[in-house]
Amino acid sequence: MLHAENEYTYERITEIKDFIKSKCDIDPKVGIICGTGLGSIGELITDAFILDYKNIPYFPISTVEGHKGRLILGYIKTVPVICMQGRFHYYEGYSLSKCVMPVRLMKLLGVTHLIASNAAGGLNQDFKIGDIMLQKDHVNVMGFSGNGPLVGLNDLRFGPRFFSMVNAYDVDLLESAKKIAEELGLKNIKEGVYTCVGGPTYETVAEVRALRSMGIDAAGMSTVHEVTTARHCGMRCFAFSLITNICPIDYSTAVESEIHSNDVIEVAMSKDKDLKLFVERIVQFIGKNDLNSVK
Ligand SMILES: O=P(O)(O)O[C@H]1O[C@H](CO)[C@@H](O)[C@H]1O
Ligand code: HPA
Repeated sequence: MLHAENEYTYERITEIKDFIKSKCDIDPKVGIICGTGLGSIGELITDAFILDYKNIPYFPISTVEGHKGRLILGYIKTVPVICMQGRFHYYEGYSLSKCVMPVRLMKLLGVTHLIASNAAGGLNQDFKIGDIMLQKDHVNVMGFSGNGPLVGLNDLRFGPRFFSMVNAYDVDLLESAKKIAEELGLKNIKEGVYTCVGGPTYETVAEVRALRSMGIDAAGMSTVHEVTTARHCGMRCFAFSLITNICPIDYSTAVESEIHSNDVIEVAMSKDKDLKLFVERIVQFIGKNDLNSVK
């Protein structure tokens, strides 16, 4: 068999959901995934009920720096939320179906909207470090080789076998986020296309050129499979990338601009005030305008 069977069946994820429900009676509507160094978004949550991943049955653990490995349920401005303070990446040795299990868990807990954040490298050379790129779309480069989170038998209780990825990044949410950013006076807002590379290596110059020629603006190692899974089960999605570095497109300057993961975390953490405010307002917006729009 080409692909290992997905160990996270509907029944198994239901077990995890029941475990969480037995500990906490919050019914989250908005799911948030914190990117590398962006865990402080979790500090927005009031009446927080916190579970370490290691204490949740069948949960993987976070193995990378900048990801605390905690699930937080609570409220952001009265909107019930669930937040992953730390996500799972393919390069950690987890299959894509394992990486996205928490998205399906969110669905079973009642989540209708997903906000995914990530740290990413700017392929678009007009971007600057510290820019916030609102994701308008993605290119699933890992999917080109048939490696996706939904490969294998399809369980209709999650969603259909085939489905459209048009509007994967909900246009209404994107437009509202742009307005919110403007109201907040955030000046470094960009819009663009994201891709997930397998990692853990950052890109070669040739890869940067290839990805750029495909119309991709930022590269990371996450989010694409999470949003794909969220769309499969009918969630509305919004995602943004904090541009932590500019990917070298020129051999003559590539070595001096070499990237280190500490820089990624440092840049991400330095933007936490703006990003917390931004996420808070988006959640508030969803709570006021959008919560009933998804069954
Ligand atoms: O996508 P997030 O989790 O933000 O993390 C990004 O930052 C790490 C690389 O420094 C990679 O894991 C990349 O995906
Ligand atoms: N490439 C891939 N993933 C990343 C990068 C990058 O340049 N920066 C932060 N995460």
